Amino acid sequence: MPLIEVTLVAGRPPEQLRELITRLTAAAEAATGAPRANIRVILREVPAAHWAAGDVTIEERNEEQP
Ligand SMILES: O=C(O)/C=C/C=C(\O)C(=O)O
Repeated sequence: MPLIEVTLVAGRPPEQLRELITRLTAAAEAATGAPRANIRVILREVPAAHWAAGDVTIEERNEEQP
């Protein structure tokens, strides 16, 4: 039972997230031959203020790059 977990910064439109699920499912199905119904996809959205690299949050980075 393939399980794909994706963590991404929150804020994308729901349609884009839904499309990501479809494409990830299709890719796993093609690559593994697992039945589509057995492929799980979990998207975890993290607020930009809760994700940091080098002590700079994504929110801070976005503010610095207009
Ligand atoms: O640079 C990072 O550590 C994370 C970046 C995440 C995104 O760009 C995103 O989810 O859009």
